[in-house]
Amino acid sequence: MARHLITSAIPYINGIKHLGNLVGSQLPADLFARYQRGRGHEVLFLCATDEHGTPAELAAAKAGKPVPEYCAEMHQVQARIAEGFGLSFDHFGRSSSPENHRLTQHFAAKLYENGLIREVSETQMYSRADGRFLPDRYIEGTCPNCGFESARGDQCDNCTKQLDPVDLINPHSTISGSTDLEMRETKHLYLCQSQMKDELEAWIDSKTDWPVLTTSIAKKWLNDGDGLQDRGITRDLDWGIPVKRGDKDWPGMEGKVFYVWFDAPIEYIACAQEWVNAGKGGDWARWWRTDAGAGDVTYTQFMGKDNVPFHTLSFPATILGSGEPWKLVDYIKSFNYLNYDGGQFSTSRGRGVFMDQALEILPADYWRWWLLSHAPESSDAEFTWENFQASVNKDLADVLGNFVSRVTKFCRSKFGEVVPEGGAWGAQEKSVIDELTTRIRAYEGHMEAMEVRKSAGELRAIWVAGNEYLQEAAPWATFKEDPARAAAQIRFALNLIPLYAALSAPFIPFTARTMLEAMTLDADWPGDIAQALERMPAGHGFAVPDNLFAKIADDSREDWQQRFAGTRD
Ligand SMILES: Nc1ncnc2c1ncn2[C@@H]1O[C@H](COP(=O)(O)OP(=O)(O)OP(=O)(O)O)[C@@H](O)[C@H]1O
Ligand SMILES: [Zn+2]
Repeated sequence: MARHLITSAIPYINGIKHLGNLVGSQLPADLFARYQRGRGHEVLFLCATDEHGTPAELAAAKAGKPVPEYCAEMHQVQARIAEGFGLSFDHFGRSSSPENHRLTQHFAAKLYENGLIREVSETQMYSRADGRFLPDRYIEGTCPNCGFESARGDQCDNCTKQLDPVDLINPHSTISGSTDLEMRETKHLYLCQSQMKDELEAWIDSKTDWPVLTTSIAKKWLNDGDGLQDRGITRDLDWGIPVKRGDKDWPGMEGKVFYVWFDAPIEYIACAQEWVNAGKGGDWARWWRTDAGAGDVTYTQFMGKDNVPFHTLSFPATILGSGEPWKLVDYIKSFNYLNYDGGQFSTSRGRGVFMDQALEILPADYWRWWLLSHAPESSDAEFTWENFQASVNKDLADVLGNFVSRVTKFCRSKFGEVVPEGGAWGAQEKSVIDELTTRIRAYEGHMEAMEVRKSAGELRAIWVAGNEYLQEAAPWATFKEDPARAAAQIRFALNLIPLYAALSAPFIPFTARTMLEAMTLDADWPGDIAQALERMPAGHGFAVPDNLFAKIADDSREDWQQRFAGTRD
């Protein structure tokens, strides 16, 4: 039995996530976790909310709530929606947890001891009206690069250039609107990533099997311009993890917190501690410390492309720089972007379909199937309602749903709700077994390689094979001349249902469960396919399930198209 540690990029706290966020991180991570569990391996699958930083403070202010209260509420909301989508986290933690506070301060102490954190005096924008410094999104002004008028202190949303607040033309505070700003001297900590460039580059170069998207982004950050830069890891904010060296104060850093991108990935480790402290697991160290049993763990991370630099460079710099035996990631699966109907999904502008809305209109498996079978792997992908409707109706309703419905209903009408006796597998069945054997082994290969679209394509072909068999065998015709032969055909087709359920569970777990319950069986990953198709012998009882999928009608599609054309408030 192998051991898999799996983490999804942790969703930011400032609102409900959209379908792009889902398919770029949590959903493919869940697919992989469910697959590895299905194969009988030991899995620890972790996710959490990412709760620090200026957008959280601003969102809380907009909601008229204290930040801790806002974050606690949003965490609950996200946890509930994740459950609705069947995201099978072993624990859904919080980056604001006491565990993460301690661990982040611990890493800072180690990095400092190892000469990898330096203190820098710099000038920063200070707002006299607000009585505070204005980091990142607390300041807006005109972009010096493109002239966009609402560029933020850390980035221009129009031309995407990374900015420093001091670069902005006509800057103003987003808290009070005040333009009464001045440059003031302040001290910050920098993580000396540049010192670790060679070590990081050698490590990245050793990952020859990683997606090109992952390594190319890492290489760009390592080598573009002046090469890998040191990063400021502290901020003048109220909400966050106080800057300390372990449990000791850090002279000169009073009132400052760590930058969100320093503490967020450390939450992957802290989350395992939260999992233990919540009474769900016995030992976090055997997943995370190579000196405590994590040597045989395979660690895989899932994320969208904008998160790649932090996971390929900054977090590994933290881990390696600590000099302690923490587990490093083995594989980083990254995704391009999913776009929405001719534009981008956007949380701040409320554009697209959000996870709560999706569940209001259709069951989770419809979304899971479409999103995963259209995952933005080799390039950006686009959600359109036409494509969604076509693929749900064709793949789910016409192929899988129809197969299960035809087989079970025909059996009930001719033989009752019990697997019929008589006849034996012939050439037709053997050829289906051969085809399925080839396809299932290919499916396993794609799933192991985390090739999400290819896996979906193979799974669809496996479903199609059942439909084609039924079409050719035509038990409704056979039954008239040779009832024993028809019984064998139906027995064969019925046995495909639990096989399909086991294979499909990573993609559509709710439907897979319905299929297994109807067949009164547990999921069992098929080894030898001929044997797997003997699991329900003659006499085994089953129930005809309700239709697994309803087709999406044109007028529903049009309604939704209208409803989601604008922006959500
Ligand atoms: N359109 C998209 N398609 C695929 N993945 C995405 C998309 N937008 C964001 N992601 C990924 O979703 C995950 C969670 O994102 P996060 O909660 O941090 O929001 P975000 O990156 O600020 O995006 P947004 O501002 O659109 O909400 C990250 O791994 C991110 O890379
Ligand atoms: Zn710009």
